[in-house]
Amino acid sequence: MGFAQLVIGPAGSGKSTYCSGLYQHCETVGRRIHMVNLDPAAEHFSYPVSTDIRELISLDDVMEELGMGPNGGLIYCMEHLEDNLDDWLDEQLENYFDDDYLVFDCPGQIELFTHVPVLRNFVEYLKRKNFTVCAVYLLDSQFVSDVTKYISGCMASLSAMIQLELPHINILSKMDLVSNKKDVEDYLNPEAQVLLSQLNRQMAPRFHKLNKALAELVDDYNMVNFIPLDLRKESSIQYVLSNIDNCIQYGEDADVKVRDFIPEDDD
Ligand SMILES: Nc1nc2c(ncn2[C@@H]2O[C@H](COP(=O)(O)OP(=O)(O)OP(=O)(O)O)[C@@H](O)[C@H]2O)c(=O)[nH]1
Ligand SMILES: [Mg+2]
Repeated sequence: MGFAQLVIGPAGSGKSTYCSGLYQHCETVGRRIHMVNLDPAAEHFSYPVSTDIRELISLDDVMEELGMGPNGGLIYCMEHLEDNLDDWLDEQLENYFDDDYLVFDCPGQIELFTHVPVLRNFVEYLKRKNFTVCAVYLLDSQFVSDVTKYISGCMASLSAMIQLELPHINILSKMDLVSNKKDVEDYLNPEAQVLLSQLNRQMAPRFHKLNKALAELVDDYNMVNFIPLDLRKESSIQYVLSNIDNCIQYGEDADVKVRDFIPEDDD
């Protein structure tokens, strides 16, 4: 039916802010894009929400009425969404045209794709509806200032990648807060050997074997590279978007369709 970005990443990594920057950018360049809120705990938005999970269920209600805490409550909400995909979400999707481009702003709890199959089943649903989906994983650039944090960020991203089995783009968010770009650039596309020697320098010798395995893992999955995003710069948003579009063949597909519509002369 259309195209979708699933915007995921740890709590506070900048997902909703990215969604808002992306929306503004698309508005500026005259591109149609629809924002879907999947966070039942969200309170305010700086982009127009065209479909909102909170119309189905909100975290406040769940906590109040079922006496659940915030994390259990969130899982409950997402499982409720899962149970209502074929009616509530089906109905919502009727508001869109074929080939529309939807951006799903997801909650940040990492459990959603490491412990429960909710997001994975959500992705399966989108695929059944013929959406071409890309996972957009945001990691806060503040967390890659040293190698151990970088590795842990990579592991979390890898875990999402393996769970969701989707084309996957990693983004380093909040680049405007990075004063020394060099610190971060080292981690955009690092060499396994460099990672290993840095890890070994920081950690006790008994970790060396583990470090080697981790560095190789990151290297083997060489999709674990990051695109920096500075929302102040239109060019940066454009670059990130074109990478994502490429990943889901957004432009290419449109070209094919345009060509398909050219009326053929009888010959
Ligand atoms: N300076 C700067 N701050 C940012 C940027 N993106 C997000 N922030 C700040 O980081 C905080 C979290 O941003 P959100 O966009 O709400 O993050 P989120 O990933 O949607 O958070 P959850 O939905 O709670 O998981 C807010 O205080 C934002 O203002 C950025 O590009 N630059
Ligand atoms: Mg958010």
